[in-house]
Formats: sequence, structure tokens, C-alpha cells
Amino acid sequence: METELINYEKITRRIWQNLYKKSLPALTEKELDNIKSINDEISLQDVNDVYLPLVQLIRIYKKTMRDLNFSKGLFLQKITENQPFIIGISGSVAVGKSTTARLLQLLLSRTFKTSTVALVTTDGFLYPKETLSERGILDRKGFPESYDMESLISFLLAIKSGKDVSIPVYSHETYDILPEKELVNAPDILIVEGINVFQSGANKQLYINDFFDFSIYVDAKEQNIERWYLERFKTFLDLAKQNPSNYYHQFTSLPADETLKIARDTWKKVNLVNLRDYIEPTRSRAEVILHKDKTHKIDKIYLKKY
Ligand SMILES: Nc1ncnc2c1ncn2[C@@H]1O[C@H](COP(=O)(O)OP(=O)(O)OP(=O)(O)O)[C@@H](O)[C@H]1O
Ligand SMILES: CC(C)(CO)[C@@H](O)C(=O)NCCC(=O)O
Repeated sequence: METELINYEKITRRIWQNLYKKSLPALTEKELDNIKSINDEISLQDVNDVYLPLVQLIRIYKKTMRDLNFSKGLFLQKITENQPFIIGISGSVAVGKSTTARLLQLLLSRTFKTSTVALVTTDGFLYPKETLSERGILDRKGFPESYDMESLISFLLAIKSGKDVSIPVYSHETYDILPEKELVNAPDILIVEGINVFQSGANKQLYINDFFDFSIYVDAKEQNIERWYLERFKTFLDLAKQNPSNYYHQFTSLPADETLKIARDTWKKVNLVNLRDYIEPTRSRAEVILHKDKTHKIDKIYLKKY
């Protein structure tokens, strides 16, 4: 990994945590509880040492983006609307993108008190199961061809121009797109999380990246991500036990060694192939790479130099 990231400043956690001396007041009990409700195991030390400096860095990018837009407006001699600030978060399936995104959403709402911070996952832009099945690509879920990238790009265009937009929603429970949509109310800050956020549409004219003002790649060793994937598969099975309409219910009557084999096979044949062929190759499009150790603790941070 080191040789590929020549255009990044590698920063150890020790150095990173001291780059920014906390000027934000300490988190309140209630905020800590909120963070805990995102994920029981999330380390509060990570919040202080890694995420608060990260929020400070995002604040710098946000101010720079606003200044640049203002100056562009002066140059063009026209009034430019304030555009929403968009943050993209990518990384493997099960690396912890949604946990990172929810934590960041909470910290950004606290930092920019008068701003609305929305969060969407690109899972909603997967084609419905029926379409994947008709195209014979049910076993390619998560691969570039399984997403309606044009819709995702139209959504980002609409958000950048300050509109309210309704988007489709994906459910891990039904393993499919839900019938009802979700309204995204013209936010000031939008976080877009998904394995494909650094990829392009089919015609390659626009990369999703073009819409981002800041971007993060969550990184970890393959064998650690596999373990998190297997653990989450078990959690999904536990949740599905009492619910026959849950996709994972079909596996709950099988012996544990068989379900473990199914999860391992899915990881190896689908998600790991996708990671190696399509997700990791986009890593160097991120401004910041957060690298996690085997306990989810962030041990290294890479910041793009050029
Ligand atoms: N910081 C963390 N501390 C402890 N556990 C974590 C952390 N982040 C993620 N996890 C666990 O790792 C697993 C994967 O996390 P998460 O669902 O956030 O991944 P994801 O990248 O959003 O996955 P997907 O792309 O499939 O939606 C979950 O079981 C989650 O509880
Ligand atoms: C929905 C995605 C593609 C991404 O979040 C992923 O969680 C997924 O379902 N992958 C397909 C293989 C699997 O069942 O893990």
C-alpha cells in the first residue's frame, strides 16, 4: 500500500491527534449516548483523537469551497447561490462506511449548528432484484453494472442545485429495493456513502467524485474486513430468526457450519472480487484515507498532498 500512495502525507494516529488542539467543547453525556447508539463498540477515544481533527479539516475545505465559489461569482459578475457541501465515503462492503458516515453526520451537525446534514447510501441506487435477475447479474450485486449510476448522478446534480429529491431505498432485510422512497430535503451538507462513490457513469463523462468537496476512503486489511463481514452475517441471521419475510430467514434453520460456508463463499466470490477489481482501485481518489486495525481502531491517516 505504501508505494502506491506517493501523493499522500502519511500521518500516524499519534501525530494526527495532536495536529488539532481541541477547541470544540468536550462532548456532552447526551452526545456520547447518541454516538454509542450508532454502534455499541465505537471507541470514544477514536472520536476525540481522529474524528474531531477530521471535522476541523472538513471545516477548512468547506470554507475554501465557499470562498472559491464567491470569487468565481465575482469573476463572472453574477450572484452564485450557496451550494451544498458534499462528502463521499467509500471502502469495501462491511468495512464500516455507514458507521463512519453516521458518526460524521452527528459531529458535523454539532459543529455547523445552523446547517442541515443529510446522509444517503448509494445502496438505494442498486437495480431492483427483478432487474438484476432479468439481466442475469444477481450474483454481481455491488459491482458497477448493478447500479443505476445515471440516476445517482442526476440525484447529485439536483442536490447541488439546491433541490429536494426523492430517492429509492435499499433494505438488507428484504435484500431488495423497497416500494417507498425517501425524501432528501435540500441539505446544506450531504454525506454520500457507498462502495461505488468514486466510480463513473456508464458513459464515463462524469465521475461521482466530481460532485464531492471532500472524500474519505475507509481502509483495512482484507482478512479483517472478511471477519467483520462474517460477524455481521451472523447478526443478520439472529435478527431474521423470528421474521420469515427477512431474506436471511431461509438460512436460519441450517447448521452453523453451513451458514458460515455460505457467508465465506459470498465474501470470497462476490465482495472480495469486487473489492480487488473495482473498489480498491478507486482508493487514491479520496482526499483522506482512514486505515483501521483489526479492532476497528483507526491507526493511520493519509491526507492527499496533490
Ligand atoms: N468503528 C466501529 N467499531 C466497532 N464496530 C464497527 C465499527 N464500524 C463498523 N463496525 C462493525 O462492522 C460491520 C460493518 O459495518 P458497517 O455496516 O458500517 O459497514 P459498511 O461498510 O457500511 O457495509 P455495507 O457496504 O455492506 O453497507 C458491522 O457489523 C459494524 O457493527
Ligand atoms: C448492498 C451491498 C452491495 C453494498 O452495501 C452489499 O451489502 C451486498 O449485498 N453485496 C452482495 C453480496 C452479499 O450478499 O454480501
